[in-house]
Amino acid sequence: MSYQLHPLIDNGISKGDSNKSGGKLYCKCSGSGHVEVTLGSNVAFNHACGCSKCWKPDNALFSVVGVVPVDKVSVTANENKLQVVDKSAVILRHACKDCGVHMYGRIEQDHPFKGLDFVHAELGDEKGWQEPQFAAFVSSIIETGVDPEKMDDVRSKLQGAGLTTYDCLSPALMDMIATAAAKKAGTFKAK
Ligand SMILES: N[C@@H](CCC(=O)N[C@@H](CS)C(=O)NCC(=O)O)C(=O)O
Ligand SMILES: [Zn+2]
Ligand SMILES: [Zn+2]
Repeated sequence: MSYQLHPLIDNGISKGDSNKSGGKLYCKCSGSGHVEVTLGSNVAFNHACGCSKCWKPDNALFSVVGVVPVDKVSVTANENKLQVVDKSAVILRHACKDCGVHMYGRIEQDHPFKGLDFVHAELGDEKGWQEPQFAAFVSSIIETGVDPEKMDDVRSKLQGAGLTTYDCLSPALMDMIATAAAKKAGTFKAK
C-alpha cells in the first residue's frame, strides 16, 4: 500500500493476552533519558483514532489509543520532561518535550470518561496489550491532509483488518456519553 494505517494494523492485527495486567511505556528518547510510565492494568477500548490530536507513530495515518483507570497510571522516570500539549483540550495529553510522544492523556474537567487515562500501549516493549477493537474518527484524517478520495480505500483496509469504522466513537462509547448527558438533563430512564 502507498500509505500506512498503523504498524499494528498494516501487517494484520495480533490478539492480545487477556491475562496481561500491565507493563511499562517509554517515550522515544534514547537511554536513561526516556520518560517511563508504568501501567497497573491492560488497556481497554483500545482503538485506532484518526483525529488530529492523538499521537501517531511516524508516517501512520492513525493513532492506536486505549484507556486505563487513572489510579493504574504512574510516571516512573523523567516526569519533568512532560508537558501538556493543549491545555484547552478535554484530554490533557502529556507529551515528552524532547521527542513529542504523548505518554498519557488525562481528563480533569467534568466528563463521562473522567477517571480514565488515554495511553498508547505500543510504547511498551512487552506484548499482550489488548488489540485494537475498532476505528474511530476515521473521517478526521482528511483534516490531517488525506485526500478525501482515498477514504473508501482507507475504510476498506480498516475493515479488511477486522476493524469496524466510525466517524466518531464506537456505539458503546457514544452511548456512555449520551447516558451521562441524559442523567445531567434529567431525561435518563433507568430500566
Ligand atoms: N475532527 C477533530 C476531532 C477531534 C476529536 O474530537 N478527537 C476526539 C478523539 S481523541 C476527542 O475525544 N477529543 C477530545 C480531546 O482531544 O480533548 C480532529 O481531527 O481534530
Ligand atoms: Zn522523549
Ligand atoms: Zn483521537
